[in-house]
Amino acid sequence: MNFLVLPPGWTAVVFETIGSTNDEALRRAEAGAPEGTVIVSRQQEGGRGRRGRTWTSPPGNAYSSTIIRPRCVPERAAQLGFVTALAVCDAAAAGLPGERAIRLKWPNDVLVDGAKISGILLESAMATDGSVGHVVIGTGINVAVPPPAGVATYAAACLRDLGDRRDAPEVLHAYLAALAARLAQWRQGFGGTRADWLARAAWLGERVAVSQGDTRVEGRFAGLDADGALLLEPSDGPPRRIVSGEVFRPVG
Ligand SMILES: O=C(O)CCCC[C@@H]1SC[C@@H]2NC(=O)N[C@@H]21
Repeated sequence: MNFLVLPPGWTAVVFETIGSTNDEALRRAEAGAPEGTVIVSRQQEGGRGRRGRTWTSPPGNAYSSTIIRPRCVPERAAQLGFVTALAVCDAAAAGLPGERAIRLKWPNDVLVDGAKISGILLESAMATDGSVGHVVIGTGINVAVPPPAGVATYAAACLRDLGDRRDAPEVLHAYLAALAARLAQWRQGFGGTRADWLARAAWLGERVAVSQGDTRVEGRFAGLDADGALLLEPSDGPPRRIVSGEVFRPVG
C-alpha cells in the first residue's frame, strides 16, 4: 500500500501478505481492538468467502476487514450487509464511467453490468449482555484482477476492465470513506439505508429464484421488509419473508 487515508478516528494495520484479513480482525476484536480498526492486506493466502468458499486474493485488488461494535440485536447487525454493499457501490460509482449500471443483489452483492465486482463477509460475536459485541466487515473488491476463469460460479469482473483507472489503495480509500458515511446513516435508523439500497436493487418487481440449500422458491421480488428480509410473492402461495439464501434470475 503506498498510501491510505482513513476516516477520522479509524486506524489501519497494513500487511503485505496475510492468511485472511477477517481472521486477523476477529482476533484483534476479541482482544479488545476498538471500532474503526481496519486490517488491510495487499494479498491474502487464505481469503475466505461466504458458505465456506475460498476467496482468491492476488495483489492488485482491495482486501480489508473493519471492526464495528454495534451493541444491537442480531437482526439489526445483519443490516450491516446492506450498509457495506452501499459503501462498495458508492466507491465503485466514483471511478466507473457513468454509463455503467451498478446494481445491488440481495443481500449484499454489487453487480456492474451484471457482473459481481466484490465480495462481503460479515462475521460477528455476541457480548455477554446478549447484544452483538463486534462485527467484522470483510470486503474484497476486484480492482485490477478478475477471479480466475473456472473459479467463480457467477459472472464476475474487475473495475479496471470496466473502465475504472484507479489502483487498489485509491479504491480502498473511497470505500472506507463511504463505509464511514454509510455507517453514520445506518445509526440514524434503517430507513435511509433501506431506501438507498432499494433504489439500486437488481430485479426489483421482477421474477427471481431464491435457493436455500437444497430448496428453491420462485416468485416476484416485492421489496425488503423493515428489517431487510427479502419479500417474495410466489405465484401459487402466500407471500414469503426470506432471511437467507442466494437470489438469481430463473431461466425460462
Ligand atoms: O463469498 C463472498 O462473496 C464474500 C467474500 C469476502 C472476501 C473478503 S476479502 C477480505 C476479507 N477477508 C477474507 O478472508 N474474506 C473477506
